[in-house]
Amino acid sequence: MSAAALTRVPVTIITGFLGAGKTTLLRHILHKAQGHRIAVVVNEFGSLGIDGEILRGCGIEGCRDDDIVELTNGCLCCTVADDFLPTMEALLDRADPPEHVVIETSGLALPKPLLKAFGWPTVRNRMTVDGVITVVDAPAIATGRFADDPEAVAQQRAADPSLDHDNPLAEVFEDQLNAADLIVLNKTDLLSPQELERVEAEVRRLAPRPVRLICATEGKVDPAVLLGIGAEAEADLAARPSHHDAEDGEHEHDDFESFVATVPEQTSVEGFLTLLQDVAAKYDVLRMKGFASVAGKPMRLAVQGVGTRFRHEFDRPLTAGAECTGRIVVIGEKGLAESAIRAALSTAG
Ligand SMILES: Nc1nc2c(ncn2[C@@H]2O[C@H](COP(=O)(O)OP(=O)(O)OP(=O)(O)O)[C@@H](O)[C@H]2O)c(=O)[nH]1
Repeated sequence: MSAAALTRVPVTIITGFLGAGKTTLLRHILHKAQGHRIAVVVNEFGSLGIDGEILRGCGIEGCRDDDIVELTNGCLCCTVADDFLPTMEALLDRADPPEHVVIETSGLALPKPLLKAFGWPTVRNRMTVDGVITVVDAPAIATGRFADDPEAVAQQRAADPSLDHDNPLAEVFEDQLNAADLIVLNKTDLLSPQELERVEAEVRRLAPRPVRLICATEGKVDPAVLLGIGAEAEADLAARPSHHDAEDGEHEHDDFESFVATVPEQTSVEGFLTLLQDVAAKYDVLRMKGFASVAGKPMRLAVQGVGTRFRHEFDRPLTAGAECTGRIVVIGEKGLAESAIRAALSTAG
């Protein structure tokens, strides 16, 4: 690590595709790193501000609400000058600035434009990127979620030679992997040892350079391994190729879309989960997360879906009458059947 890096506030960037387990990892860091002043910056795609709410509700001693900053004005990699840099400067200018900043990117963000932002004059002498941690959804790799279909790519390239990928998921995933200083292969509980071995080999093969890889469940990795990598990633951009290098980081987000659907009070938890799973399968939804109320239950039901895999918990008391209507963020590839999904979710499961 250079001498200059030692005097700058270290920043850790947590990236990884939708639902890989970034917020889960971050919660683990905050739980284990009590006593350290860590500021958290969260950016979500199609936000209801759920990640920020989950982190604020972590109940960790010493973790103050104003240490968690949400950037909801679109993709963090595209709003660098307007939103991101002023946020960083404000953190640094606090009377008690953080010892470490952790940024959770949206699952669709490209890390490289964000890394480049740390070269801007207002922050480059005050912050350094300690490391980029890429959280990888191991079962998603096992099922070939990010794999290109070589035949389809060849056909499309024949029609349009300038084409990069037929699979926008592959492109985002590869950019995120390319930026990594550390890869956390998460959700290993969902794979057999043989499957995990295959996935690990596949991820190592895809990574552009040999970086450390750690297997994890529920993001449980010692924060001492995650924080303090000392990579100075902003000074090492050439080692982190991006599909958008030729366009100087310019990229479109219209490969993906999202909306917030309202859901009525549900009759049962099981019925609602079945409804959500059916919708995810039928319309190829990538990610759903949100809240609903269930008849006769005094608590709010929080649901999280990655593909067709859902988790739920009753997370907080409902405020009388106010929250009967639930809200679910729905994220998918361009062409998502919004009206059909809204209609399906407007029925009570
Ligand atoms: N089975 C299993 N589920 C996990 C694991 N880690 C996280 N999850 C679940 O996966 C879902 C998504 O986790 P998050 O931490 O919200 O993922 P994320 O990457 O922050 O999601 P986005 O911000 O929407 O991209 C949640 O339901 C988690 O509880 C794991 O190791 N195993």
